[in-house]
Amino acid sequence: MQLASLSTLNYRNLAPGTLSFPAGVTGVFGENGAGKTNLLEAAYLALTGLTDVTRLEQLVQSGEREAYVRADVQQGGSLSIQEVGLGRGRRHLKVDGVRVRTGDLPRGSAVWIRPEDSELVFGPPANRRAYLDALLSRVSARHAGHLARYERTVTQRNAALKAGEDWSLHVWDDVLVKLGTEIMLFRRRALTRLDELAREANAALGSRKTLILTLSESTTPETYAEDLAARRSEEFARGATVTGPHRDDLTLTLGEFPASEYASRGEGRTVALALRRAELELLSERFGEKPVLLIDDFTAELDPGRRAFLLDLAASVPQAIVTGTERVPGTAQTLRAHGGRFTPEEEAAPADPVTADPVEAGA
Ligand SMILES: Nc1ncnc2c1ncn2[C@@H]1O[C@H](COP(=O)(O)OP(=O)(O)OP(=O)(O)O)[C@@H](O)[C@H]1O
Repeated sequence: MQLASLSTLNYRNLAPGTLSFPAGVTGVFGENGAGKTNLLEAAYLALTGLTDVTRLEQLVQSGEREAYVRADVQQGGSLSIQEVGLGRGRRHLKVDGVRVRTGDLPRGSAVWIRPEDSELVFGPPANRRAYLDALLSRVSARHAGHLARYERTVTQRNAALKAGEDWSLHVWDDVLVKLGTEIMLFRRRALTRLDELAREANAALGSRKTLILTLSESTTPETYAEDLAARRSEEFARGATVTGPHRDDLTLTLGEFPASEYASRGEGRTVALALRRAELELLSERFGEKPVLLIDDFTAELDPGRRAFLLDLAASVPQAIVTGTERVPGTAQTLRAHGGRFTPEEEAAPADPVTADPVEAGA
């Protein structure tokens, strides 16, 4: 999978235009607010159709009504064109001119590593559940379908609970148990591999503590129907479905303790990076090729070991785009970001061994 070029129009602060990306690492450096994150966000959206922004109009340049991003994607010798049009609350996707849904874009096409990934570790359980759901939805379209239907069912069932509609609950319960059971079983199967990959990555990052990923389930596939029935009066009182996979947590145990409560900031950052490398590996295994790797602000990573890990990871995949406030070492292409524009730069010339050191040069 390779992003041959990215075009944007009216996307956040990015100047309209097209950027080409070679194989290898593209380094993008520039001052704060130059548009580096926006570039990666646009690339991720065009490659995957995904964005974590709930209000799509935030992505549209202020003063404009619509935005557009396009990725020319090279995959196994053929080129395809992926387009995303954005308007007020709307997102239109096309592949080679044909309208598609998000799940129809190549699901293993990109992984995005960001400084705010620490929130996967220290944020609320919903963050870890969202990481797991998003990743597993990319691994399996069937699972994505089950999740979407399950969430709709929870919403409808909650409305019935709030309205005190005792008579309609058995209909929702049947659907909930069927979908919830599928979701729990798939999560359990996928987690076996994800746990191994995250553990390996955490060790590769130099952590001396073992990382273990487990599901903290509010119910089980075997007992879901009974557990629902047992909590019926509580559910009516709260007007909400209180048990099921929408309440489960992905627990990250580092050494002996839950990372979310006990890990140091640095340990948490290492765990977050391990989760992202595990995501990269799981998608590579599933789709038989490495995703495009997008690393936002490697300069925010102050620890030399983790910074080297990020740069090594970028060098290990066929294509990566790495941003920072300093030049990225070892790149195939360097772009300087300024005011939403990206200008190709010559690689910094290697220092002249004779004149580089003024003491030596003057001697
Ligand atoms: N919808 C929008 N319309 C216009 N400008 C926007 C929009 N959304 C964000 N911006 C601007 O984009 C700029 C931020 O760009 P971005 O986050 O990509 O910077 P950056 O180069 O990654 O900076 P840093 O190094 O601080 O992370 C901000 O100045 C912000 O005001």
